Amino acid sequence: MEMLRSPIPVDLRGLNYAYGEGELKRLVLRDVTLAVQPGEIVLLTGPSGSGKTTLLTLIGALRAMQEGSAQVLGEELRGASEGTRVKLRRRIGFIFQNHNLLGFLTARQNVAMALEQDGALAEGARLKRAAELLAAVGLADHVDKLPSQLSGGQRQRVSVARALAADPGLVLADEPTAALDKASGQEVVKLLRNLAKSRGVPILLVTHDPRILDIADRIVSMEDGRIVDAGKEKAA
Ligand SMILES: Nc1ncnc2c1ncn2[C@@H]1O[C@H](COP(=O)(O)OP(=O)(O)OP(=O)(O)O)[C@@H](O)[C@H]1O
Repeated sequence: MEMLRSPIPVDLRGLNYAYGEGELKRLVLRDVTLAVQPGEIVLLTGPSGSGKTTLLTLIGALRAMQEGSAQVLGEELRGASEGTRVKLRRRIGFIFQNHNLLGFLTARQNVAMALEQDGALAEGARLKRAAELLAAVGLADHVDKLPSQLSGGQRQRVSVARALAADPGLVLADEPTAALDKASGQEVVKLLRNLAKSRGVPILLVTHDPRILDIADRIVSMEDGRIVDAGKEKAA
């Protein structure tokens, strides 16, 4: 039976996920049901090991689903082919801890790479746009540096610029401010909030950083693989 496409950007129902097999099998997500609306900023919290990162990587189509249903940007991920998952990943902006910046490319080239899918933009235009995005995260003076010449916080800001470059339909962020000082952390948070509110892009972030609790529209708490508190919509 063909499922109806959900108009909700992230629509998870009854997700279960386990690592390992046989005797070693460990369920790390249990019956997770969660909907994230357009433009909504949802913060995922919970103790270490509660399943937050696993949930984020499932939503980001970075790993194959096991049980339940997950519709992300209108695509059903249950039983989705690798091709479908690759296409979906291109529509998502990832801000993950291990940055994934390419060491042999400058900050500007790393960001410009994310614009390559936009065939309409010529190389020069892509580099110009990349420089603008880097300026927006406070790195105007560092566009031509390699990742190894930047601090951890600066690299994190490059990955934020890169995530925003591709005009994503959804942003997934794992501890996006962990490596940042107060001012750069606030800068990144402001950029994300702006993206969510001006373009209706939903943002799902995992964080332990109490400084960014207040940008969230909703705080979802996980414990032992379950959502124990789905949070309340903040009054507008
Ligand atoms: N690749 C893996 N293979 C086996 N077990 C894993 C794997 N990745 C995570 N786990 C286990 O699954 C559980 C959930 O991990 P996950 O990283 O999703 O939690 P988390 O809430 O993000 O934790 P943290 O806040 O420490 O990042 C943990 O018990 C972890 O040890």
